[in-house]
Amino acid sequence: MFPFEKQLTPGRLQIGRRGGLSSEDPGQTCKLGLRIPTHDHGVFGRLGQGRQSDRQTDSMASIADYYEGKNVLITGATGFMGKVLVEKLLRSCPGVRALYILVRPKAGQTMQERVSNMMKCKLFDRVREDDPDFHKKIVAISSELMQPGLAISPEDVEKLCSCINIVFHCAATIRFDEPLKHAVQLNVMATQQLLSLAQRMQQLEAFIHVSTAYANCNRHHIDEVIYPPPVQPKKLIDSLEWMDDSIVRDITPRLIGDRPNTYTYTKALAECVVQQESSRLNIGIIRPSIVGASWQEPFPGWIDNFNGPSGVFIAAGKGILRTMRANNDAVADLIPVDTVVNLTLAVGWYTAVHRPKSAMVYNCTTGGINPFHWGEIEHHVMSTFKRNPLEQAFRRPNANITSNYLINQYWILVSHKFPALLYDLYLRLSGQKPQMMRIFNRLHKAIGLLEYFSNQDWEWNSENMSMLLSQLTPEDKKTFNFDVRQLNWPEYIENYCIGTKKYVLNEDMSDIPAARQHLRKLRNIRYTFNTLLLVFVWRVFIARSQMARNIWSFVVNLCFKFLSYFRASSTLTA
Ligand SMILES: CCCCCCCCCCCCCCCCCC(=O)SCCNC(=O)CCNC(=O)[C@H](O)C(C)(C)COP(=O)(O)OP(=O)(O)OC[C@H]1O[C@@H](n2cnc3c(N)ncnc32)[C@H](O)[C@@H]1OP(=O)(O)O
Ligand SMILES: NC(=O)C1=CN([C@@H]2O[C@H](COP(=O)(O)OP(=O)(O)OC[C@H]3O[C@@H](n4cnc5c(N)ncnc54)[C@H](OP(=O)(O)O)[C@@H]3O)[C@@H](O)[C@H]2O)C=CC1
Repeated sequence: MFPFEKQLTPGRLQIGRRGGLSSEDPGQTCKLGLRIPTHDHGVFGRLGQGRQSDRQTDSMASIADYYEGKNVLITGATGFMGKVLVEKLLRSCPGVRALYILVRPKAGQTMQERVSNMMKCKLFDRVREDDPDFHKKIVAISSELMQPGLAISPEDVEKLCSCINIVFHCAATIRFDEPLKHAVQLNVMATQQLLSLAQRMQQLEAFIHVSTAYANCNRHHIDEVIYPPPVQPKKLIDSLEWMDDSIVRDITPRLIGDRPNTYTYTKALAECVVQQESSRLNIGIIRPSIVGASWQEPFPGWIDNFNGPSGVFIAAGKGILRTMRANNDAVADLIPVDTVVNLTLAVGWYTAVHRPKSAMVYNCTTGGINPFHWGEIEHHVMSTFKRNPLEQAFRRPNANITSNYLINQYWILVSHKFPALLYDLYLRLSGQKPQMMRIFNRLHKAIGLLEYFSNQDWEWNSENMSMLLSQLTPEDKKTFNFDVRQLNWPEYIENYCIGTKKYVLNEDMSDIPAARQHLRKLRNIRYTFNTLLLVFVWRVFIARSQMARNIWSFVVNLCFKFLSYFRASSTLTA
């Protein structure tokens, strides 16, 4: 059952078109408690929109000048991208008036605790240096995006409606295995609710939605347009409302069709929902590809999660992952998080200042401009982890990618399952709980979900990104750099891997000599193991089979003759 069903009572707070809080529903309210915005807009629905307002904005102003004095609303600010966005805004747009961030309590922490913990994070070190009081600009608003009205209090709604100038919508569930209902609630319906709220913001100049380059991954060539949705979002929402969870689970594969997961499917629907509002709001849509560690800012290699390639790199660095299905020659469309954030801020500025007639889409990708391939990534990841090993590696880092299913299965058996079995046996014998097989099962599940993206490539048109770059002043090109032609991949991948070590695993760089020593120990264990295996094979075959004995004596004879010949010829030369 959807949470909305339980909580919405007649006359409950609705975000209406006319501004202010009302218990009547001026739009079309679906039974889930969501108002599906209609296209007929009343006077108040139009008032206060950046597109219609007479506010004059200096189109030549720099990006930082534009954000001066602005109130910015950010969803998903506690997430990977959101945090970098908050940091960059505070650091490079010091004139920004306030950042309103929608945060929910989570994992036993209150909203305030979460925000203060977030601000203590190393990511904010540079901002802290520049302005120790930076936290005063952050206004946390309690919000659970899956609740009716986003669970924002009426006072907060009023505050937001009266002061927000620009919205960045980053929140989403990015899990590939998210049940469809949940993914729809968060990625589609919450977006719809936020758009309804945005329509009531009297000072709003731009609404920036963060989508994904893979929203249309069922196509090979992807332009900067919003494609027709796989289904009308309203129809799907209406159907999911009465369907039992088990029915939804059963029909999910049919619904998502040629998309690999509910994530890409619901992100495509979200784009459609956003587009429906484009006649009323100034909208920009950013579509990043695979967002990776930071390239330059606030420092190279910052990353704080296991998503996408990061988990794969760590697993390979720890010597756990030895094989994965990926195409060596396919383009690895990674994009650094700071690049995405710089583009996002530039899009916010451009959308507000230039007010394009329709929603503009920005494919934020690297493949078409500065391509790099999975085979090259594998090489640089391995080389970095050999030089800068992770602590307590399971085996020496040596991962190989292959697009061949059978070869991959063979290596899974030999290099994953067999060592896991042996290690678990060792743990059992030493009175500990076996765990390696469980780790491998989780790893196989995770990489199974990623393989769709690592075995093929896509062509994204990124003209809007190039156009936007050409609109920036030389100063902004430096401060809000998203020119991926300058990206030096080997250097970036090295910093990325070191970033996973320092910021995800919290390992100290000064412990690298000990980690190297551990790898040497693993190498010696391997040599010993291989020797023992050889002796075992010798015992089994040589002792029991005449043919094996004959082959063995033939080989020994050959070696002996070769040695004698070598000794004789070296005596003659002397
Ligand atoms: C040498 C290598 C060469 C490599 C070349 C090939 C590389 C290919 C890479 C391809 C990447 C393609 C990505 C495509 C992205 C599309 C872009 C986007 O739009 S969307 C953006 C992309 N979206 C995504 O990437 C989402 C993908 N992820 C998922 O969907 C899910 O996490 C899951 C299904 C994989 C696992 O679900 P589940 O089993 O329920 O596990 P939980 O999640 O609940 O985590 C439990 C705990 O485990 C922790 N942990 C997690 N992973 C790892 C790890 N690898 N290790 C260790 N630990 C890990 C985790 O932190 C957590 O800790 P804690 O908080 O409890 O302390
Ligand atoms: N990472 C990537 O590779 C890519 C990401 N994107 C897009 O970028 C955006 C940000 O992604 P990323 O930062 O990586 O994702 P994260 O998972 O790191 O962050 C998600 C954010 O959404 C918030 N959120 C999730 N559910 C709720 C909820 N019910 N109520 C309130 N807030 C909620 C999370 O808050 P909380 O901390 O409370 O959970 C968190 O702040 C997403 O829209 C994603 O689709 C696009 C392409 C690639």
